[in-house]
Amino acid sequence: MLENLKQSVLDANLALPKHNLVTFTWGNVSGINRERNLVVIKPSGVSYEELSRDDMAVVDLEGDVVEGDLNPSSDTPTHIVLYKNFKEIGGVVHTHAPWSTSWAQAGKDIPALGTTHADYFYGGIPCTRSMKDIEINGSYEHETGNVIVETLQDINPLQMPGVLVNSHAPFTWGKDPSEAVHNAVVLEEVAKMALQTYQLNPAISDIDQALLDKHYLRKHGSKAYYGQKK
Ligand SMILES: O=C(CO)[C@@H](O)[C@H](O)COP(=O)(O)O
Repeated sequence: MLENLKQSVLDANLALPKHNLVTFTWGNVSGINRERNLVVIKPSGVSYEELSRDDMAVVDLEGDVVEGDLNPSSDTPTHIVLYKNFKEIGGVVHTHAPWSTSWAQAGKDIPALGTTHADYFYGGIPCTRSMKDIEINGSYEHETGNVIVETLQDINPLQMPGVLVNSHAPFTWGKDPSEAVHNAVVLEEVAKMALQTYQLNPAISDIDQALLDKHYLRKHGSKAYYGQKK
């Protein structure tokens, strides 16, 4: 069942270590079949070197396993909340990539300081509010997705395909697992560039809105896939 989606989710997961976005078993990638409302996701705690297509877990939108012998990722509830709320996405990535995770741990948005950022993210990449008021028992995983959705309540998720979870790490998404990984790589790069830019010039301002518009809309404005800003 869902062999093609399992293959694309496996390929996307294997791209994470290739791009130095994960260490050990950190992170995970999922994809969704919208016709069947089924999510294919990396199994929990399995090293990327050992991962195979048949290891993939298949869950429904309630999080119940419908296929696979291994437990789904511990972040599955977060992935599901994003699929339920961001109807046009087809892939979700979670990493602990060091530069973007540093901004998440600092509780700071990644500012749009240049055109590299502007080509992919239509503004500063938001960090969620602190999660400390959320009980740290089983509901934490379920609440993470809700806090992400709350953070993007006035932002089009197709124009902001990523977020920093406060004290935790980034999540990104896209039309499919491969694009979600692409956005995770870009997020990590612009996180690194932003911190280094501030080290070189602490007084630097965010990119002008006109330049942000030009670069973002030039790459995305013509695509039917990218909706209008809310
Ligand atoms: O964010 C976390 C842990 O803080 C997770 O992303 C782990 O890093 C990977 O968990 P599994 O997907 O293996 O359950």
